[in-house]
Amino acid sequence: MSDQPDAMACKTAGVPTLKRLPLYLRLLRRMREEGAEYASGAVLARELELDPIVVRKDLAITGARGKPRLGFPLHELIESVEEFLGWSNTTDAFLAGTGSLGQALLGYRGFEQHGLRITAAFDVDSGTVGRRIYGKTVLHIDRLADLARRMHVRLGILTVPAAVAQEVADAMVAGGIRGIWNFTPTRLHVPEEVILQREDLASTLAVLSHKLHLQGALNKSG
Ligand SMILES: NC(=O)c1ccc[n+]([C@@H]2O[C@H](COP(=O)([O-])OP(=O)(O)OC[C@H]3O[C@@H](n4cnc5c(N)ncnc54)[C@H](O)[C@@H]3O)[C@@H](O)[C@H]2O)c1
Repeated sequence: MSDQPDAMACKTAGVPTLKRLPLYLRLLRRMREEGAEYASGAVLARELELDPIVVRKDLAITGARGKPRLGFPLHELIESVEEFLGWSNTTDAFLAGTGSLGQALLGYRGFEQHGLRITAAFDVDSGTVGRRIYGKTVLHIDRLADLARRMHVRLGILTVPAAVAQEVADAMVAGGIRGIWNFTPTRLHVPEEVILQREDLASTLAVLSHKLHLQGALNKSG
């Protein structure tokens, strides 16, 4: 399987829809906290500056059913989106590589709200193995495959140096991990059934830089 960003296209929803669903969820949860009981597609579209038709199609994919004139019962809509994204059951994950990025991810509490719990972290560095980071004792990478198999962990987070990314991914696969969130720049080779998702801040930064550059050029010419 190739490791292109967004290569993992879902069978029932396109990647753009999947990327928008967490935005709806964040807004819907906020509305629930503020005491709202219903949410209309029009309100979601306005708040998120999206086309109402896009919102309607996105929500239809989750199976949510609206009520005429009232909109979607908020509770049901949140459940539908969470269930669709697989966030209604928390997924346990192992993280390999507890350097700058790995530690930042370990310390981020928000993942649990998105159905992800990092249950163990691994490294090779003798100064790091055995240390506690955000409440988790760092284990030696040699233990990852065996522990993943015993604990039925299905998701791996890869934050190791690029040069060792493939061998660590191999250990994850050997341990039965079926989804790898790959933060390294390495193009991984894994069996067909393993889902890869690459994360690359440089790509998003490129979009921002390009827009900034265009804006500068327009201002100069205008
Ligand atoms: N996706 C992004 O936008 C993004 C942003 C920053 C960094 N990165 C990438 O993330 C990775 C980590 O970056 P960082 O800045 O945290 O690096 P880092 O050097 O701070 O951390 C890497 C950690 O991996 C450990 N390690 C080395 N070999 C290992 C092995 N075989 N098994 C387990 N652990 C091992 C090291 O001991 C270290 O703790 C790099 O590949 C980097 O290119 C990606």
